Amino acid sequence: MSARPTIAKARRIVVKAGSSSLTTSEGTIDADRIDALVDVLAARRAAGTEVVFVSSGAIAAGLGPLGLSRRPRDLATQQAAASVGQGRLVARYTSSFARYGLTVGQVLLTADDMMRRSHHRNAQRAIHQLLALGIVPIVNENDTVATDEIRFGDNDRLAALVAHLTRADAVVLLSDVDALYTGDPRRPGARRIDEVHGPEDLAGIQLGGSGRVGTGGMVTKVEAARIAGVPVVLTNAAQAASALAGEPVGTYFHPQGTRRSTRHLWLAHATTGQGRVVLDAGAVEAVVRRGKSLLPAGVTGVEGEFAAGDPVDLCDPAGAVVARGLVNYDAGEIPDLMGRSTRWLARELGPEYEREIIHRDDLVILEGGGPHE
Ligand SMILES: Nc1ncnc2c1ncn2[C@@H]1O[C@H](COP(=O)(O)OP(=O)(O)O)[C@@H](O)[C@H]1O
Ligand SMILES: N[C@@H](CCC(=O)OP(=O)(O)O)C(=O)O
Repeated sequence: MSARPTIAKARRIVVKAGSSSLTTSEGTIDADRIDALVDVLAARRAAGTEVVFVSSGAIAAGLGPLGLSRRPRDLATQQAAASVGQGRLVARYTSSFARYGLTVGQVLLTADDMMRRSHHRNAQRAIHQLLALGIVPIVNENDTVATDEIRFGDNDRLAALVAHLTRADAVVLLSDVDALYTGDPRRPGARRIDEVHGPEDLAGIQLGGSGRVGTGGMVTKVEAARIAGVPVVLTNAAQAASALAGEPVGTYFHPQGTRRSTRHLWLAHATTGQGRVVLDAGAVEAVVRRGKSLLPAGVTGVEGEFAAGDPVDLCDPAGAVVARGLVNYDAGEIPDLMGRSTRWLARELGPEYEREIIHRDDLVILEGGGPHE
């Protein structure tokens, strides 16, 4: 009997590997470590589990070919490195999985694919079809076209969102560190943590930054575990086989809270509002307490430049952010609609103006500045 049956028995599992586990310090692919990891994933696949593999490393694997010795700071060079590195990574996965007669499919996601309803359904359908065809999806952010304003930035949270998207039973995060420690393990005195049940177990723990090529460090891994909605194991790639077998390696995060929709998670945890819409007290009550859509009649102000479809923050009359949502109008359109009833707008401006400012399905309530579970 495995110590962690939820991992050992998972029928669908998301495994994420960080850049440091897949690439060399010269900024090239580490073929041996990739093959060793693929050995483990292929064995699990052969045992009947559907494996969705979230692979970082595009930028790190593109450094060597571009003659760079470290991760570039500017976005354009990061995009170029990702473009070069991603192709090499997937070429390697293709041949490595082929040793087991397995086919891989590349899935490059943008933040929009998680957030916008139609994109989200599209991504979900694509991954489900790959799994139905027996293909191993290899997921990464589409770094070549991602911009700083709207990107995941780290694959830890992306893995958690992919677990929601695919309704996976568990997540395994493989890093260059074998577990969560009470402090940065590069410093003396840090102790390993076996299990995390909830925020109380994280009190006093120092979550440091990333290593040489990774992004996010422990902060994004802990955040991923918080939002995954299913058990998460964090360990290093060398212990991948043990972790997937449910052996007590690394750190086991018990699922926290209820499963929320991926889109709502993404809106709450990973986006920043591109502008602000100010609500009157009645609209705050309707949106926050009664779960209603935001109508033009309850809007008293608008700040910032945004386009229809962007995430915006909703503020109460005192200026506190109470919710975030995907807006249905450009910033410039809203002043003419504010305070008007939808019936008046439809009659005066046409039926397309009957739509709400933000539909309740595209809203997430934030209380105290953070997401309300
Ligand atoms: N409390 C902590 N416990 C474990 N590792 C930590 C902690 N704080 C900081 N770290 C660092 O986080 C690093 C892993 O994050 P990162 O470099 O982003 O990895 P990856 O590329 O696998 O995503 C480790 O190398 C470790 O030094
Ligand atoms: N999408 C990026 C990786 C971002 C990321 O989270 O990296 P890591 O911290 O190494 O898992 C890339 O492929 O380079």
